[in-house]
Parts: sequence; C-alpha cells; structure tokens
Amino acid sequence: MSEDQKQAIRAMLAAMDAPDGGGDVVSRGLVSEIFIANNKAFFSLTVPAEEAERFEPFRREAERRAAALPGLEGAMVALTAERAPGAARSAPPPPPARGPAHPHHHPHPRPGATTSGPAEGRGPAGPRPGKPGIPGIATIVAVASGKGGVGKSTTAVNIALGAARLGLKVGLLDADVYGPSVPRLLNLKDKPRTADGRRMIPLDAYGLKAMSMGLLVEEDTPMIWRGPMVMSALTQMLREVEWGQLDLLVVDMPPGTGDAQLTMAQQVPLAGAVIVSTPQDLALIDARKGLAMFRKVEVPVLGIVENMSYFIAPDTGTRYDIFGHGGARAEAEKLGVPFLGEVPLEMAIRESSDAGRPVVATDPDGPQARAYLDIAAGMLRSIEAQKQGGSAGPRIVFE
Ligand SMILES: Nc1ncnc2c1ncn2[C@@H]1O[C@H](COP(=O)(O)OP(=O)(O)OP(=O)(O)O)[C@@H](O)[C@H]1O
Repeated sequence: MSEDQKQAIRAMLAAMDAPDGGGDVVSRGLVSEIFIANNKAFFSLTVPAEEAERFEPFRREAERRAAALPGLEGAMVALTAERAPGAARSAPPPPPARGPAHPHHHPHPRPGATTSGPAEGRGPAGPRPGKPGIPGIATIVAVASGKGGVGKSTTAVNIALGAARLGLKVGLLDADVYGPSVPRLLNLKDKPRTADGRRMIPLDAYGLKAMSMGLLVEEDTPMIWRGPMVMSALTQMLREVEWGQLDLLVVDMPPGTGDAQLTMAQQVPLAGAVIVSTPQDLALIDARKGLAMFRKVEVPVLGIVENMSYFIAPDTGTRYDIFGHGGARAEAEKLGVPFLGEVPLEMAIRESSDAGRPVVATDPDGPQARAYLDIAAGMLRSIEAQKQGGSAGPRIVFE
C-alpha cells in the first residue's frame, strides 16, 4: 500500500513544473526517500540555496497535492540545500534523553580555527546599558529564528514550560505581533482582564504567565503594523502587564531579521537569545542572519536549537535523517555558540502543539518533553555562564 503511495507521489512530483525550468524533479534526483507513516508523507527536495525562494510555492503545492492523494491525509515537504543521506539508520534512535544539552560539547576548536567575528555570548548577562529592566523579572530571553515556519513558537512554549518544570517562575510573552501563535499553542481564549483599569493581568497557561497580542484583538483581524506601533505594543506588553515576580520571561520574537526585529532586540532588556533553526542549509543561512542581528545589538546568543532535526517513524520508531540533520550543531560549533539540542520532527509534537496541548505540559515524561527539558536546562546553564561573565560556548582562538 505505502509503496503504491510513494509511487503516486513520485508520479505527481514528476508531472509538476519545476520553477527553475530544469524539468522533472524526480528524474533529476532532487527528491529524497519518501516516508509514509500514519497516512502522512514526508520527504525533502534538494535545491540550490539561491533557488529556495523560487521553490517555496512548489514545495507548498507538492505538500498540498501529496496530501490529496488517496489514502493520505497530510504531507510535510522540506527544502534542503544539501542532499540528505536518505537511508534509514539501522540502529534505533538514541533516546532523546541523552542528559542535558552540552554547551561544552566542543570545547576545543580545531587548531587554527577562526571565525569571522567575536564569539557570541561574551560579556555580562542582564540588561544592556541604557535598557531599563522590568521590575520583578530577573531574566528575559528571546526565542528567535531567521525565517518563519521553523517551529520557533512551539520551541518557545515548550522550553518555557521546561524551565517551569525545572522549578522557575516563568512567563511567556508572544512578541510575534505579525502572527501571534501563542494563544493557539496554549489554547488561550479569554481576554486578559485589567487590574486597575490599566495594567493587564497575564493569563495562566499550564503554570506559565502568558500574554500575547493575539489575545487583545479579534481573531482573523488583519493587523497592519507599522514600526512605531509594534514598539508601543511590545512596550505595553512588557511594562504594562502585571507579570509579578518572574525568574524568567521567554519572549517569542517575530521571525526574521528585518528592522522590526532589530528594533525589538534593541529595546527589550534581553539577557540573551536562543535561535531556532531547521537542519536545512537554507534555514541555517537565515539562522546566521539571526546570530548577526543579535551580535549587532550586543545580545549574547545562548545557543542554537535544531528543530525538526530528524524524523521518527511512529510505527517502527526508526529514525530517518531525511532533512540533513546535524547542520545546526556543526554551524553552532563553527560560530562558537552552544548547541542546545535537537528536537525530532514528530507528529505528536505537531498535533499536540496545534491543539493547544504542548508536550512538556501534557506528556512531561515522554521522549519529546525530555528533549525540550534538556534544551531548557542547557539554556539556563548558558544564562548562568553569561552571568559569570563568560561564554558557555567554546572559546575561539584567534591566531
Ligand atoms: N518538532 C516538530 N515536529 C513536528 N511539527 C512541528 C515541530 N515543531 C513545530 N512543528 C509544527 O510546525 C508548524 C510551525 O510551527 P511554529 O508555529 O512553532 O513555527 P514558527 O517558526 O513560530 O512559525 P511562524 O513563523 O509562523 O511564527 C506548526 O504546525 C507546528 O506544530
């Protein structure tokens, strides 16, 4: 059955017009192995990085058409710039709980290794000079991504919940004013009340204090934001919300590295930033832009998370590296920032997250929650290392 479906997907892809005019993507060998599990298809398309944008509509269309094939309910198609090995690993996946993330995993860069700039994560943590902190909030951390759709919000929610499980009082601020997804991810429906007619009371979600612009406007209201409006909305959500005493406020940033993001990173008294990336090179290029942006505003990068790192077939538990897994770890090493861990692409994460039931809250002992807990622990260590005035990442030796 599933062989027939794979054949049908290949035939469907072969009949599609490739946007680069090079013809049939199947016979050009651009399609990875195809996996089908729980009536969903997963595969990637290898395209040169500079073709990524042109191929994006093709990718979406391939997803749509695959999902419409008989017997299939969904599809996940990724673009990758590097040919994925494709073959399944013979060994079962290593348990996601491989202990905490390893900020010190690569303490010794190759002799002579240099980087194009100073290591991220240097300098003291805490608000940068000139940015007043928020009374009651000990540490503010941004979760950012170079581009949209990499799972930044899902990661932000689950690492915030992870930090809460590790004993911290945690808040989550959805600063993604362009596409606020925290209300959906935490199943929040109520409008926040105001305490004294002015200050808003954050909503409680699985023990987190949460606030999002999505709670303040009607759903589906198109929001057209101009820079100054974004800043004033953000300032309000930071300063005019009764956060109370928090050990940690996680800020889900809007995706991308444009001016709005830069201004935000500048305005919020951030102790550091976590960058979420998918393994594909294409996304990593964007992740590098994210690093550069925080570097520019002197916010230390606490680490990189690789999301949708590899795929675990739900039926057999077999691990497949169809998306070119490992790119983010290598990139982190190269850039001298801690690698905080990897999260597999799992339907359990997608479904629970989209249903407002994040895995760390609803299945805290499961393997997916474990991955996020390890990442949260790694992030906290990285913050601590910042407070000690050093980098949790490898030291870069300039020669
Ligand atoms: N590890 C994962 N496994 C499977 N699905 C995932 C995973 N992480 C995120 N997703 C799914 O990918 C989609 C995008 O995730 P999310 O909204 O968190 O991304 P984002 O980067 O914040 O996107 P946006 O740019 O739209 O804000 C969602 O449907 C989410 O459930």
